[in-house]
Amino acid sequence: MSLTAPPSTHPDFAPEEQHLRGTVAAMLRQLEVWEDRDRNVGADLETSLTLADTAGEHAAMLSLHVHAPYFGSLKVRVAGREQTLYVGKHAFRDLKGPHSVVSWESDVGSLFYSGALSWEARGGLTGTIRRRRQLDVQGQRLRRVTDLSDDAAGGETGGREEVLVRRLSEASTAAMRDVVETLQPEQNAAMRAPAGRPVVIQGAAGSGKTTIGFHRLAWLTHPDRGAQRGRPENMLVLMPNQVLARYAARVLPGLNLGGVGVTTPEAWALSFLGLEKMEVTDRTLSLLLHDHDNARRKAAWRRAKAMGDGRMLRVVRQHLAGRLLGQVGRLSLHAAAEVGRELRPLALDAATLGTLLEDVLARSPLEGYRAAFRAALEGEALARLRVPEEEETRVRRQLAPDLTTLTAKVFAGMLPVSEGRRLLSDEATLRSAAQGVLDERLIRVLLSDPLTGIPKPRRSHADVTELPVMLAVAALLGGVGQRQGRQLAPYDHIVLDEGQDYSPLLYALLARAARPGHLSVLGDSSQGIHGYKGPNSWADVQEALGGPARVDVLTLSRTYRSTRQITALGARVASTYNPAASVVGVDRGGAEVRRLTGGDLAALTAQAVGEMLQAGHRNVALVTRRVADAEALAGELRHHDLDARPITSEQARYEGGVVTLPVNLAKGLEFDGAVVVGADAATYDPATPFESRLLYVAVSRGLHALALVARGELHPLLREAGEGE
Ligand SMILES: Nc1ncnc2c1ncn2[C@@H]1O[C@H](COP(=O)(O)OP(=O)(O)OP(=O)(O)O)[C@@H](O)[C@H]1O
Repeated sequence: MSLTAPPSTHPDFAPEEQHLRGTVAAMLRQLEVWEDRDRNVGADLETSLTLADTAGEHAAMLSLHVHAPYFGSLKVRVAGREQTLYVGKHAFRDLKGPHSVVSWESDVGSLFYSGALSWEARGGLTGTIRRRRQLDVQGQRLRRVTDLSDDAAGGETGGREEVLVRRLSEASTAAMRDVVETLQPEQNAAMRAPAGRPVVIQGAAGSGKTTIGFHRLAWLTHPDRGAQRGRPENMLVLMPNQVLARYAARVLPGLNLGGVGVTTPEAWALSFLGLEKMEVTDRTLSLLLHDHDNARRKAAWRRAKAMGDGRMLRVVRQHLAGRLLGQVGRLSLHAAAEVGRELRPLALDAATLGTLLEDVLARSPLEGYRAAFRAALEGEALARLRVPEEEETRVRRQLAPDLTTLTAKVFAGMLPVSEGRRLLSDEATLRSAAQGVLDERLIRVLLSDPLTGIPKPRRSHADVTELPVMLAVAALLGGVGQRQGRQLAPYDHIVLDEGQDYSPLLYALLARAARPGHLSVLGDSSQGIHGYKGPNSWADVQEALGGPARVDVLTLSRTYRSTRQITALGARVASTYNPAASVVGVDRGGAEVRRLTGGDLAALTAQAVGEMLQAGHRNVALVTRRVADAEALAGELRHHDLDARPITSEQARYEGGVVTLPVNLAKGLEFDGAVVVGADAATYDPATPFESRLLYVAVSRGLHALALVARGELHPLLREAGEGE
């Protein structure tokens, strides 16, 4: 079928319509049964209520999907029998007829997206896939039938691309969308990378990384995942800023992921440390954005990198060991307990306590030194008192106050913020902790202070670069994970978006915060605008997560967001600092990139926006280099009869429409049209790769339209091909 063919010309349109009607009717019948309270009668009142509750939940879930029970089908053949499976967002079992639906996250659902011709069906049989078919269903009506592959027609039909392009040509929304219906084969494979094994999914801007991260969580909640299955309320997604986190979190309900925590690593770290009131600064970024002295920029970059170096975990470990062994050397325990009616004395001297502590430090237990030391102490006490098993509980209770007091003394004054800062600022402390781990050059970098010129806030604050070290102190002392009341449990899964911006030290800590292997990383090294916090390469991340043999790095090779014209320009910018960056976009035509130069910036910008609105675009971003520019621009545009909302802090919400925002907050967001305001060499210094990365982020935000606006000449990378290059 071609794009222009009327939707209902497919020869199977009528039978498919009939099948759809049958499915809707079967679902409605099932809903009626569930909603009929009288039928949910158990042996007693409590059972009846539970049954009614469960039925209510099932009904609520199914009712969300009656308007579009499925979006595709698979014709399969197993053991000589042909069968058509319908694939939807929610599984439905038709007990009395042929209208069942399999869910997209199930193992068999995967066959809809892959290019596989056969699979291993139950009972060791081989199944073959005869046909894949997309069924566009909206409001319980069949709109279109498109065959994606069909044995009878010689295999692939090109239909998958056709459906995709149609979807990509739609207007943007002010929320991230799910792509369950048009997931592409390589995305499907990445999303289903083995559960319980860390994975890095990398790809250019618009390749669907963030989208795939959320779909992977949905996939992980499916019963087919067995022991690796996770619950949404025990999953965590970390994103680079709150604007993006709120934008992306809107995809959760559609994927049945209500309850997943979506936040930034800083907010998460502060909340974990119980320091929600603290202000977070990123003084390195302030310097990089505002200071033109390249030597200072380099020094700041290096120091930030050193603070997040993977080896810092060992440094923190050695530091804590030194402090704790020092404290325990001054302590001893004198207690007594009644064992078998006899009061037995217990004395543990400093040397014994030291040995117990050393053993704990050497094990580096996940629950943290404090809990492990307390347990070791108790074990030693029970052994020395020769407590018979049946008396253990009672004796434990008797000893508890003394053991708890002693443990508190060993760990007295060990707070994440003060210990982290002491380590990073006191030369003698750092040198002793870094022995055998860091070389002299790195120690000097850590002791330098290139940020003296950047002001600190008056109120209590922590910088993003010191948070990982503070978190390391907390994790080693008390464990790390999800707080559940007073308990700490590993997250079922953690997704790290924009993983190129998180330090190897943070990676090592997050790996401890989740079930083994339950970390998915999404990232694009071309967009590393926070490279001072990030790894040098994915190899660093693999190292931090247990070595290259244990962590897969998968690549998404296609991009989906933008038109051919926008994608090509982005690729040109990225290739200047990342020669390996090759971007293949879905070939979707659009308007030529608009270039407006020579005149008042606000006037040119207003003109660009006017043209975009005229063309029917609704969500338009005016991307500036700095926060102050975004603020000022919004004001100036009012004089041009244009109402643009400024998004200038993380607290702002993106609700759609025309907005001005600085490039660092635009990251990850997308709009129908983007206008790069100040698209010149004075704003984005071509000699600094960091600036080119920012420029790349700015030009890659638009789905359908892009305009470049500059007072004078355009940036050399943005001129028309052949012009001034
Ligand atoms: N298979 C697909 N079908 C339809 N749309 C898709 C598909 N994959 C990605 N998209 C769309 O492409 C756009 C980019 O996706 P997403 O934001 O997840 O990419 P990204 O790689 O995280 O981008 P960035 O690096 O810029 O944050 C979104 O509009 C998304 O809906």
